[in-house]
Amino acid sequence: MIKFDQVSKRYPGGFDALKNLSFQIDAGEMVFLAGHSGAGKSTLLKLVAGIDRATSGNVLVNGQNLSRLRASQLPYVRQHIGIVFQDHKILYDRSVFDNVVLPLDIIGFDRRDAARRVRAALDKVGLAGREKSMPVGLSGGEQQRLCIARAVVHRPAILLADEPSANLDRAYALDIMELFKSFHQVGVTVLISAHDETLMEDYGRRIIRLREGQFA
Ligand SMILES: Nc1ncnc2c1ncn2[C@@H]1O[C@H](COP(=O)(O)OP(=O)(O)OP(=O)(O)O)[C@@H](O)[C@H]1O
Repeated sequence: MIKFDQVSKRYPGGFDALKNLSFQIDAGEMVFLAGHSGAGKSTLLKLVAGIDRATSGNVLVNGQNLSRLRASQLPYVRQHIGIVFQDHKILYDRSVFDNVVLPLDIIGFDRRDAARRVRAALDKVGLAGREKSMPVGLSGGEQQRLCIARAVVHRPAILLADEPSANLDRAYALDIMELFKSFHQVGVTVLISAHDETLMEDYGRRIIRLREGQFA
């Protein structure tokens, strides 16, 4: 489902963020991505999401080789992926509903069905009844839940999360991890990055550890 074959990423300026990585994540797996700040976790997730491209090697997602796809084809791949961004990317001038409905608007989903989907997603993450709220009125943990609702509202096969538990206290971080586990339990492939490995240990899942762009 996700396969990296000798993938390297060099940023303009010459910095090698990922160095010749090969690994595979099967459909329905839940995998953690660990490593210190700057290890390359966000870069790896961006390559899976087709937000950025590998400099060399092949990135395969759902059987599609993203390294060979034209830029115009990437949106179709992204329809099957949900992303919780490290910097949230919440639109603070729009309501909770309007934030969560965005991925459905982008794929042209029928508006009435979309409203049902948004309510279901908010219910799932524990934000039922908050659709008319503005994001500034939500706590940090609730804002993270909003991001998770937005990432799953289009029912993606793959869910990526970049440090979703950063800045949350431990109890709340574990709640968020449980939420990801619940998506994994219904068949979603889940890849979560975090620098705090103690959050991952209880789950008995595979941990991909990165250090300076290589497996640690
Ligand atoms: N657009 C860019 N241009 C140049 N260098 C970059 C760019 N994005 C990331 N880097 C560098 O690549 C390295 C890996 O960054 P990346 O964000 O993937 O790490 P990370 O493990 O996710 O760390 P963090 O948890 O701090 O985000 C870092 O040294 C970073 O400075």
